[in-house]
Amino acid sequence: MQVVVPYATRDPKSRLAGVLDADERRAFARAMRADVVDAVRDAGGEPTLLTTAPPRDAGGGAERTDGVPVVVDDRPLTDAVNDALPDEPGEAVAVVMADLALATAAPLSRLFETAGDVAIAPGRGGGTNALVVRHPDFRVDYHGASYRDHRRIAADAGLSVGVVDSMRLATDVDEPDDIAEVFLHGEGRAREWLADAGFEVVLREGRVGVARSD
Ligand SMILES: Nc1nc2c(ncn2[C@@H]2O[C@H](COP(=O)(O)OP(=O)(O)OP(=O)(O)O)[C@@H](O)[C@H]2O)c(=O)[nH]1
Ligand SMILES: C[C@H](OP(=O)(O)O)C(=O)O
Repeated sequence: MQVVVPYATRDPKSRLAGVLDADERRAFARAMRADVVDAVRDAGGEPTLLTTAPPRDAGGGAERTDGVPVVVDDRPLTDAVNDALPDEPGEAVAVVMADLALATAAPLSRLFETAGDVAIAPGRGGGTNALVVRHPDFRVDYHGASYRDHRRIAADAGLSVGVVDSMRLATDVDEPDDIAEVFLHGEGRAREWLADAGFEVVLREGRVGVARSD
């Protein structure tokens, strides 16, 4: 399975600006992306990074991407992803977001095997965290309630839709509270990065959150 992993290099994870500075957000986003790439490979997928600009390391040099091919496309997410989707019947392309820090091989394999012209792993909050497209008439429209939009786009084109119910794939890391989920359930580099940065899980009014030691 060809798997496109979209990754915005400029000011990643801006909604985490209250808890991480710009360099930290870049490093954390890279750690999440590495976990996603590992999970995709473990699930038998062949990942390609779809980036807005060539990835650079902290010193400004070309960043190592562990052998993952990089496609640079500076258009908005929807246009860039649509260009990577199948043009011919019989082709299949998956799209897995780079901020799914809890993604592991098992739910990704389940997604790749889910039947349908389109198979979707919805995100909490109405997004589309991962999907498989097997029909050239389907095109994405990200942001907003994209899960609902993608169902409508498929229905309008007469295409079948499979849905994957997975906590791990539904958890995209957007807001500070999502960091607690990475701490509780993460198994990879993103969790390690948070621990090294001094984060710890705390209870607030019976719910988990995170705090950071100085
Ligand atoms: N190639 C590409 N990837 C993008 C673009 N915008 C977002 N992404 C990636 O798509 C996934 C979901 O992104 P979002 O959560 O919507 O946005 P984000 O930039 O990660 O975070 P915020 O700045 O907090 O909105 C992440 O893996 C991003 O790196 C884009 O314009 N191009
Ligand atoms: C890419 C976008 O992510 P969100 O803005 O919901 O995090 C979506 O899932 O449509």
